[in-house]
Amino acid sequence: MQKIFDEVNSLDKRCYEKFLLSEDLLMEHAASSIASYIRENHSSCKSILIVCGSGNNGADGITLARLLHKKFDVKLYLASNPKSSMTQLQFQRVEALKIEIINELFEADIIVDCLFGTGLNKPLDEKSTNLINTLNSYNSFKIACDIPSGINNLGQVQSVAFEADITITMGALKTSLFSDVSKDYVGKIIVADLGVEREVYEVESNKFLLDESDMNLPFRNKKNSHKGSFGHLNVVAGCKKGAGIIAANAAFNFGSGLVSVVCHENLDLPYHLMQTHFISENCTAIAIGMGLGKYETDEIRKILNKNVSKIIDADLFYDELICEVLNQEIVLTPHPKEFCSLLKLCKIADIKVEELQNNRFLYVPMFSKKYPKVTLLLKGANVIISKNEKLFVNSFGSAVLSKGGSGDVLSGLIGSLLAQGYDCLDSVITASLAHTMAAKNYDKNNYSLLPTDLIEEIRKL
Ligand SMILES: NC(=O)C1=CN([C@@H]2O[C@H](COP(=O)(O)OP(=O)(O)OC[C@H]3O[C@@H](n4cnc5c(N)ncnc54)[C@H](OP(=O)(O)O)[C@@H]3O)[C@@H](O)[C@H]2O)[C@@H](O)CC1
Ligand SMILES: [K+]
Repeated sequence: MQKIFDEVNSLDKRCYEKFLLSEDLLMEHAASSIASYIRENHSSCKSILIVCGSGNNGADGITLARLLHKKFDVKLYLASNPKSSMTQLQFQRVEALKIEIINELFEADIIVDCLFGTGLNKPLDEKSTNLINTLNSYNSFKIACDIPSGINNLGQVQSVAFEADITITMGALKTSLFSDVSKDYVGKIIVADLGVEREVYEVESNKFLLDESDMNLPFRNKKNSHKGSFGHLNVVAGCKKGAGIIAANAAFNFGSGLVSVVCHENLDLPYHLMQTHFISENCTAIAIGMGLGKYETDEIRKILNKNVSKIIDADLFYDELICEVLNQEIVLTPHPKEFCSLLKLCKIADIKVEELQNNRFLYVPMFSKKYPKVTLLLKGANVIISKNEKLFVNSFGSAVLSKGGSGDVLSGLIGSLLAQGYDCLDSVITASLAHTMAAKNYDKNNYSLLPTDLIEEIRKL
């Protein structure tokens, strides 16, 4: 996993003070990284348009123009006059080289967006909005320097933002790149070193971006085993029984030794799933909430108080009953609307979905601070997983998963790992990664995924 930071200004300052690196040197490395990327990946391209603002993001762009001058046909567009001292210094250097400054935008082979970086501190004015809209309308290959212009430090986009194919971000990953809204703008993200290795530049952090290698699948290493060695998950089915059955199916395919669907009515289940009317004596984990609908409160309360691992989803986020179990080591997997209800029920905030989506990295830690034993997975374009003081982002998700039933598969995967003895956080991290990797590997068109397809891909991981 890789560290993520809410801000990097203090890390830049640490470089000046601790390693005696100058701002000029850091900037040279920032621009050099973009230049190397272009030389290595787009050597046959001819024209490069670099669009610069008045601050140091613009200065990165002006520096880049100097580095690529002559090897490519580089044109600089200055959206406003150089303001910061570094912009002015870099500008004097390109003036000395007689690099062409243009007043009209054009559809170059590559566009590099150096309009605003971490210094965006107010809404875009009409001129900047129009400029970004024009750049977005071009078919050029688009590179964002540090962060696509228009995304602020909280990961919010007020009107428009540059739609990058790749974002080359300076020094370290920033939280703002992983808001849900940012997902449509950042493209692929790579980190550029600023004169020291990344591990030297970075300090401690409690936020992490998950990598594929963080997925710890439940492969069976012991030869001397039996079905009881891999746990027994009970999935409580409610009114919409399909949800529970999907979850149970996913769980069985993900390695749980036994999976039973708990339902008072007799169900017609696939042969590998068992049915029980009440929670099984030997159950090692419970999945509850999906498709639950109307239910007998006392019976659910009894289930929630069973001393086994639990994953809770969906309808229970609308019931005060949930507040009774938040001091337990449990897993909760709400989508944004359900999380808003949960925040209200536990008196943290009374907010609309839009407010949550604009501030996911604010409300998730608030919840975890109040309920440090709960492992929370907030669904979204970038899934956030949080436990106590630590927060993890899974950015592998895609629109393929935006379907009914995907969440039920996820609940089943988490329940399966809980039943097999994983702790809450490990279950959620591995299940979430497996869920998104399976969707990534699905090779039919991106609107057609069925829960059964997803489960089939899980089998191949
Ligand atoms: N520090 C370092 O060592 C390194 C820094 N690096 C680079 O520096 C970048 C940060 O630079 P930065 O702090 O100068 O901010 P930046 O993003 O260029 O914007 C500030 C300018 O924009 C203006 N402005 C803001 N909002 C606006 C709006 N809505 N509409 C219009 N104008 C607006 C604002 O105006 P003002 O607020 O002053 O009126 C100011 O002039 C960082 O992202 C990275 O790329 C790297 O080279 C690595 C080494
Ligand atoms: K930018």
